[in-house]
Amino acid sequence: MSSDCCNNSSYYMPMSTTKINENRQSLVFDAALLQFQTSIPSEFVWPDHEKPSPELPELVIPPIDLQGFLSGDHLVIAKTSHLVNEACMKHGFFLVVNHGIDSKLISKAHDYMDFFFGMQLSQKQKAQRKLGDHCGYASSFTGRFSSKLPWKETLSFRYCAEAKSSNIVEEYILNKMGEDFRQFGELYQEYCEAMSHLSLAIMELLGTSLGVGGEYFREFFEENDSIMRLNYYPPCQKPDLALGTGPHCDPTSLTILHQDQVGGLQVFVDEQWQFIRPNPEAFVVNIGDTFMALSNGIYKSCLHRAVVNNRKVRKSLAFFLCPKMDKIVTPPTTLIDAKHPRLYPDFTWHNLLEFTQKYYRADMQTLKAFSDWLPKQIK
Ligand SMILES: C=C1C[C@]23C[C@H]1CC[C@H]2[C@]1(C)CCC[C@@](C)(C(=O)O)[C@H]1[C@@H]3C(=O)O
Ligand SMILES: O=C(O)CCC(=O)C(=O)O
Ligand SMILES: [Fe+2]
Repeated sequence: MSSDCCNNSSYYMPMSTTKINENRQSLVFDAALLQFQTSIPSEFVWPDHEKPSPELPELVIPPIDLQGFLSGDHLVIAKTSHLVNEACMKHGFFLVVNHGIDSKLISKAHDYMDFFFGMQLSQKQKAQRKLGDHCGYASSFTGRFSSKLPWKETLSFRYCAEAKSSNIVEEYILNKMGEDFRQFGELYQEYCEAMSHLSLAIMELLGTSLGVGGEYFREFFEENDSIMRLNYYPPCQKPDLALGTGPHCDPTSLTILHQDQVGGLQVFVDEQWQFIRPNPEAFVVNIGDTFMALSNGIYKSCLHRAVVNNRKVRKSLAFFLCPKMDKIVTPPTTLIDAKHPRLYPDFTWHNLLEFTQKYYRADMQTLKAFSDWLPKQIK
């Protein structure tokens, strides 16, 4: 079990005046105050073996032309499937270009992040995330983890592709932030709908690349119950001691990430951290733990992290595709044979999500720890 399981300290004091004493009052990550301090609290300093490395090579990942793949040209389909197969069997990361998503929608999604995270902390805390819940506003997960705190603020909310949940994002934002945020909610509702459609097209590509057919995973995720996360990384006065998001594999199925031009996403491939160059025309797509289990380990969910800098805010929009909560995650039979025996137990995404929210801080071992933990839960 991670030593950083949810703790129960619940004392609020602004970062600048917090005194850590025997009852360990919890810190508050107030970026507006933090930027005037020369040092950073010890809770944000990562161990030497996890600190950012200065010089890094670039991970060159294939740009997949999505409209080209969907055009139906057999040669393009074969070439694209081969590129995706190679990348996903090795590290699970690829770029998607010619994706058809309106650039104005993407740009507004970034702009609205500046507005939200630029507000007073007390305003943002109207959407405060509760312990054990995966939705809401979090400032560095203070109160959730006791060390190796990420240098970031996040706002996460649910997106459901079902017809009866057609306004779930708008309603959540209105409920938490009030009528002034109607346009904000509408924008992210539209963004999530675009991400859901893009995810299903990518699932068609993954199904074709795995040889199970374009429809198999598209149908599996048709009624997805996904997570939209806004990552906001304030400048850090000690960027060589901190991390914006610690090393982890995404427990989800597929991540569609749009990063701004600042740079900071790194992937651990061939025994070294490598950076992914920002490209405003592209989405960075990566396989998560749940899809690694669905592919019976053939496609890899890979270790990655985000570093910070001392000059500029960095932002990323992460759409985490997830199946319906109660859908059984089990690989298609065509991906199981004598050479590829079952690697992971059947589970539901609800089981794995609850594990990461209540018992285990997602890292590079989440799926293994979960596979060991699950059988002990079944009464
Ligand atoms: C299901 C989720 C848990 C996290 C958000 C989504 C997918 C990625 C997970 C996360 C980003 C992995 C690193 C650790 C984490 C705590 C974080 O830094 O935000 C994870 C998210 C979470 O548990 O809130
Ligand atoms: O901000 C980034 O570039 C990566 C964030 C990430 O990996 C995540 O939110 O899961
Ligand atoms: Fe991630």
